[in-house]
Amino acid sequence: MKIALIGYGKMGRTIEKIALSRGHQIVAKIDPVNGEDFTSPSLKEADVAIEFTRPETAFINYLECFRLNLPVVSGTTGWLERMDEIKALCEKGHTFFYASNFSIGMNLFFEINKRLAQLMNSQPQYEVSMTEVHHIHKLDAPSGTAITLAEGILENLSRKKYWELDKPSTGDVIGIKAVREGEVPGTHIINYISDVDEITIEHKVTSRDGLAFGAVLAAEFAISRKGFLTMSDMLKF
Ligand SMILES: NC(=O)C1=CN([C@@H]2O[C@H](COP(=O)(O)OP(=O)(O)OC[C@H]3O[C@@H](n4cnc5c(N)ncnc54)[C@H](OP(=O)(O)O)[C@@H]3O)[C@@H](O)[C@H]2O)C=CC1
Ligand SMILES: O=C(O)C1=N[C@H](C(=O)O)C[C@H](O)C1
Repeated sequence: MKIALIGYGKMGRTIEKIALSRGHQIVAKIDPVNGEDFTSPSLKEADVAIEFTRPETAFINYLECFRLNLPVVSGTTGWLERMDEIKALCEKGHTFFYASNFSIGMNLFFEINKRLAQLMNSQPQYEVSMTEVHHIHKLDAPSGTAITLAEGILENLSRKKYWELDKPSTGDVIGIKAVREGEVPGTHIINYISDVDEITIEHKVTSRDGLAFGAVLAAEFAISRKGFLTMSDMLKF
């Protein structure tokens, strides 16, 4: 598979390593630091684009890739208010694979989170809250993954209706605390507290290799498909 990397930062570089180890080729690296942009002729060779950039640039990058008829795999967070526009373009024949978190472990954790929330419908003595911890360079809060986890709870725990950043959990609100420290690659903690005990589930990224591996698998999956694709389509959860 011939891959165009859009964004050659922490994720772009890790994806390059994993893609090469799986026998793929990187034919373009579109990033300000590289000096290569969407006019690059090497993009014509690509089978797929893998995009990990910044919240404010992601959407325009997707349009550039679609203009070149390239399927896109993206994990960029913080732009999701425009997701409906991307889904509409997918209905017109473009291919877009999105995940707020490409780690296989996190996608298992998404399912555990939903099941635990379901069980808590008959246990009103528990209050739920969430904490996410990331490196100090992260631009968005809460993390895209924390939003996905909160949505998983809201869909399954009827007493909760909203999530709020940096507010305590109370009534129908799930409080999400976002912590930025050091070089933490990504930790998500969900806590259910009663007067007598506490249940905590936690997912901790220990290497970005897991996130990059998921993104490369997604690209392998996307190149032979059309439309809007997710990890559930690929992992068949
Ligand atoms: N879904 C998932 O599994 C994961 C998602 N992410 C998300 O991916 C995104 C990127 O993360 P990460 O790699 O750690 O961030 P980095 O800041 O390390 O890398 C982003 C790169 O994109 C470059 N860039 C900025 N603007 C453009 C543009 N218009 N076109 C091409 N490249 C551009 C940046 O250059 P410059 O520094 O000069 O701006 C930088 O080199 C974030 O939104 C993050 O939340 C991260 C990990 C996993
Ligand atoms: O910015 C990061 O680093 C990460 N971003 C994603 C998110 O916002 O959820 C995924 C992972 O947590 C790492």
